Amino acid sequence: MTPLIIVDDLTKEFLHAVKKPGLTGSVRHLLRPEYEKKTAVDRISFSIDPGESVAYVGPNGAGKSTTIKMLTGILVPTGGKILVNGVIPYKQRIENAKNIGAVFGQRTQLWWDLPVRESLSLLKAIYEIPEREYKRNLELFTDILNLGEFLHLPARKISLGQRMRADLAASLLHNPKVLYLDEPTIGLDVSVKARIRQFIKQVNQESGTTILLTTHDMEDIEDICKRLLIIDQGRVIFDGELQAVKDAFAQERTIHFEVRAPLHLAEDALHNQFPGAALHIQNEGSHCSIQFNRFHLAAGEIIEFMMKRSDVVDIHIDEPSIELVIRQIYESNLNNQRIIV
Ligand SMILES: Nc1ncnc2c1ncn2[C@@H]1O[C@H](COP(=O)(O)OP(=O)(O)OP(=O)(O)O)[C@@H](O)[C@H]1O
Repeated sequence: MTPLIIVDDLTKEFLHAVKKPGLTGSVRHLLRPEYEKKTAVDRISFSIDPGESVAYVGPNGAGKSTTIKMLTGILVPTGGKILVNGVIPYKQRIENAKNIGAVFGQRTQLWWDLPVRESLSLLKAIYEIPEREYKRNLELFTDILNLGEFLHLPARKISLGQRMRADLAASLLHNPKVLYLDEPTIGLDVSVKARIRQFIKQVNQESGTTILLTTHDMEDIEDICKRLLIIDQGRVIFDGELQAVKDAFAQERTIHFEVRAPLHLAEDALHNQFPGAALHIQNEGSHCSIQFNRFHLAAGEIIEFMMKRSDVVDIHIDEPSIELVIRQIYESNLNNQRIIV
């Protein structure tokens, strides 16, 4: 399969003015300005196939937004290559715009004083969307995203959650191949977040739209993405499938049992049953938690062991959170090496 997005040795440097404090500093800067170079994106390479859903994450200032801006054609790279659907974004901006949709949580592409419906119809004209396609998409998005209640209102009068839903519709009206999302659920309440995530997943699965998502919200990643790309200090430090990442970095699982009568399960009995497996037991009244390494032992074996010894009322298995996984990856990146799983 030919990748839809190819990023090769991509670099972006910014020049920062360096000015000493006070009036003397200002005058000196006027006469002989000095600049310092800041490498925001540092020779990163990755490729994304059509239909993938990729989380692009990293700590504040890692270079995520700068990358997205280069992919959308807003910024010109200092070095390296980008191809999106065979187009160089910053050189062929109009061609690129036809292939992509973008939603920035902090900004809107809607016209502030126009009713949302008018903004959408302006986008129809800009993207030259055929009438039938426009009508079909508008009806579909109105239905799924519940736009009907505010289509007649100007963008400045709608809530943040309504604005995000309208922005999502606006970014997808022309059926782009790629959707870039930069913090699409920032500041939204739980129910709007859920609706937006569900919609993005649907767009990815049913229309095959490729998703590149930047977020600090771990639930966005868990819900929407299958692949994780982590950058730190402008460099890709991790690239892998979400499940493979969890397997590599979070091998511990915990099973919680609720039993009818208080249980005093001796750690020794478990260790004898499963010699060599790293196990940790915590007993508290009628609750018992057993932590184990899923590569040493299957959850079923522990459950069977417990069922034979006690009257189990309820069982719950803790999955490792993606937040924990990402924290571990940041911590293991001490030498700024790319981690491959
Ligand atoms: N226009 C600019 N001029 C100068 N420096 C910039 C500019 N834009 C970004 N930077 C710098 O580049 C680095 C990367 O910034 P970027 O916004 O890409 O990070 P980010 O990963 O998106 O961070 P966040 O999660 O906080 O949004 C930062 O050190 C930032 O200060």
